[in-house]
Amino acid sequence: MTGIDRPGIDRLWCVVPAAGRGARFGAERPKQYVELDGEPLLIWTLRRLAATQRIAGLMVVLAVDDPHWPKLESIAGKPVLTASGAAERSGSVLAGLHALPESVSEDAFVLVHDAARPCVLAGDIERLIEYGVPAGGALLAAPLRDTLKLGDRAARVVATEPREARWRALTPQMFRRGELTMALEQAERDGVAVTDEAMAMERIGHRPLLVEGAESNIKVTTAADLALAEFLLKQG
Ligand SMILES: Nc1ccn([C@@H]2O[C@H](COP(=O)(O)OP(=O)(O)OP(=O)(O)O)[C@@H](O)[C@H]2O)c(=O)n1
Ligand SMILES: C[C@](O)(CO)[C@H](O)COP(=O)(O)O
Repeated sequence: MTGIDRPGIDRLWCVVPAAGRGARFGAERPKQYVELDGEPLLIWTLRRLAATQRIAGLMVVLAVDDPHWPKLESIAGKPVLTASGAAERSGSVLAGLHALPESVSEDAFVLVHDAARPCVLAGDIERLIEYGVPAGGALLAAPLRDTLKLGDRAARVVATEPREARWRALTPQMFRRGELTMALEQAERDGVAVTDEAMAMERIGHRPLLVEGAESNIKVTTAADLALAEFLLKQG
């Protein structure tokens, strides 16, 4: 029996922030609705998540008046709910946390996963839950593989930085619903822009566990990333 098969670890809801504009991608519609092999990017992401046994349901956070959302109520037998997002990703995540069903207690762990990461592996999500629950919260992350340079405004190297112990934050990230809500609200009150859930938790004294995830869990940010995502999705 593996850790994740242990009774007592419930299935988790996943908040999927999908309210961004995709400015860096530069398409005529938000990048989560750009088609990849005939289906919007967002649908690929939701399918991957829904296929993960430990995921109970999906809370998709959409831009206000999103005209593209296909009004799904379920996917692969998992309920799909929606909420309206905010100007920043952190505000969209917060809106999703507030809109979760009442059955998701404050103590329950929830996942947060970018709509823009369609290639996440079910196995990585399972490991995140397996190691993250006993650790009190965790995120998928990839250790830095390249040599790291500090540059100046003219793109001249100022220094070569140590790469040991440096990780790139991925998603999903997993924390207790109540704690994460509190952490994101605190960051908002303090006027601090947090770029991921872990950063909000770190600010209130948590030390989230880094769980190594696949490098293939890319975030589709620019148009060039889309072809890579398509290739990776075809690998299964
Ligand atoms: N106000 C926002 C901004 C972002 N996101 C979501 O957060 C994820 C990661 O954000 P990013 O890749 O930066 O997406 P965009 O904000 O859309 O991209 P850009 O910064 O290029 O506009 C995406 O799934 C995006 O839809 C969101 O829900 N609400
Ligand atoms: C949460 C995230 O995907 C971790 O890498 C990332 O920070 C979100 O992207 P953004 O460009 O900062 O919105």
